[in-house]
Amino acid sequence: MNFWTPELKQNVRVPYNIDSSVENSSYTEIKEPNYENEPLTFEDCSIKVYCPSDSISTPCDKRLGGTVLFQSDLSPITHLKLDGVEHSRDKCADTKETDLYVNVDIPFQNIIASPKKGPNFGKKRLSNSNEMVTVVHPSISLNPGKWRKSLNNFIRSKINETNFTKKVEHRSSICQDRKSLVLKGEHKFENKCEEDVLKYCHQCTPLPFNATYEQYKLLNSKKIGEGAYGEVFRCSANQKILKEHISDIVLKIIPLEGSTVINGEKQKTFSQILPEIIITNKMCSLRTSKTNSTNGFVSIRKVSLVKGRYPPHFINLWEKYDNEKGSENDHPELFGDNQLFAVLELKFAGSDMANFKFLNSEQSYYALKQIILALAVGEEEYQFEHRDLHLGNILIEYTNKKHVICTFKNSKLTVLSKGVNVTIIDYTLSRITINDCCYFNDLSRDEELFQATGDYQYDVYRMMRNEVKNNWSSFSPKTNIIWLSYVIVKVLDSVKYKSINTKVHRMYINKIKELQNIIMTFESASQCANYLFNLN
Ligand SMILES: Nc1ncnc2c1ncn2[C@@H]1O[C@H](COP(=O)(O)OP(=O)(O)OP(=O)(O)O)[C@@H](O)[C@H]1O
Repeated sequence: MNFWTPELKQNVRVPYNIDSSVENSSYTEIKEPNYENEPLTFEDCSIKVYCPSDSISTPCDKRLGGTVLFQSDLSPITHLKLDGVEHSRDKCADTKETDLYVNVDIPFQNIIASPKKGPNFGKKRLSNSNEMVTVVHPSISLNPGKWRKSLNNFIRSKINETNFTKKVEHRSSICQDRKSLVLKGEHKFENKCEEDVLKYCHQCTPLPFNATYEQYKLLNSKKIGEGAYGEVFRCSANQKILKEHISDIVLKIIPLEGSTVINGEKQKTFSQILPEIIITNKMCSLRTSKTNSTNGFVSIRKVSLVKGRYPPHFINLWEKYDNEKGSENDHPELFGDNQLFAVLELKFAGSDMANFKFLNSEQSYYALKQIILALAVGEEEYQFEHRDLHLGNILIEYTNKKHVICTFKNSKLTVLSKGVNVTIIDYTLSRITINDCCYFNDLSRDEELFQATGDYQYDVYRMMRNEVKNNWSSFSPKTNIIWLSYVIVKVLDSVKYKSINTKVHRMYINKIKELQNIIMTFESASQCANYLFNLN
């Protein structure tokens, strides 16, 4: 086992600022602006900007009590105050000019922002040679959870505020370089993806959207969630119509291949959705696997490829959700007759961990154990790494079963449920190996994800990048451990509890802290499971 060395410890420290990312901030004067008349070039301007220091800055709880859990990359800090995202402007106060700006490195191409307009908005400038010049790389402070949505909202709100001299259509996607890839040996299989998607759907051509999901086939329908890529509806399938007995299903509807930018993102392509479909199927198949089995990954009933306008009954549900909760997504009526959608039919698996109220820490401790085991089983069977295990991607529901059972390396393991069942969802960033084929999402050019701050979650992406050395195809199960260290911090800090003034709660908080003290010594969830279940 790989324990922390004193040298490693020297590189890290735990900040005591619980709610801000400011503690480690420092300023360096590198430039000063001259905003008269012309757009600036890198050479002729100078601005006082914030520079990140060499330590972790994202909020982390005092309860870590000096125990160093992780080695982290920089967590750069910005003083920008942005709508829908949290951060501090304090550090601007000592700049001489009131309209100084910090450049935010977002992938807008060829945009020149007016430096007099849109306070707090970062910019990129063109030099005379028409090349993009990035002056600084500060961070974007995002809310925890669905980072892609936060990032899109940040960019969209700033686009609205700022008067660009070039048009906004250059913002085709904030994630234009992100790729989902399949590697077999050295070869990439990016063609044939439409065919493969159809194969997984057991279809020859796309089906008509409205007819496939007619209103009368779906009972008690409701929109329950949204992601940057899609809308999520819950319904009970009308069992007179559908033979199978999955009554409580979730439809994740993802627009595909169209040219319309939706929710600030380019639509996914067949090659991008294919790994998600394959990984979802494979992880679901672990429910019936022999050597390694678990129910900890979401159950998929089927996938369909459909075509056409958004059905009116889904539009109604979308609007109802928007009126009640406020949607951050674009209205689905913007889709035309030729729009394609992938519809993932999943089993409903409860509410996400950020919104679930645990009875006490005994319950959350056993939920944590279920997560560890599921990841361990996934690693053993498919070299699985989730890579985006924030609380929004861990679902919890009540169960009457006393135990959660799985098979790990041929041994039957049992965890107490304590009344809850855990399900892991959303494999957009995940990685697996199947028959020497590696399915993964190449984040190597995804700069903006690694610049975000505002929560330990955003340090985790940088820590993962260090771990995989920016080679996202590699199997690096330590990423699961890094995410587990995040889940532990959240279980101690931010999940909700019904009762905290009990002996049992205090006892299990201590148990979780003990696990926290050693979690980063494991190289994989599998190794952690060996330890927790006294195997070998
Ligand atoms: N099987 C399920 N059971 C219950 N709720 C679900 C299920 N699948 C998704 N949801 C809900 O819908 C939300 C969005 O789902 P999901 O994270 O899969 O979408 P996404 O578009 O991939 O999001 P992202 O913006 O992270 O890419 C989840 O946070 C959850 O609340």
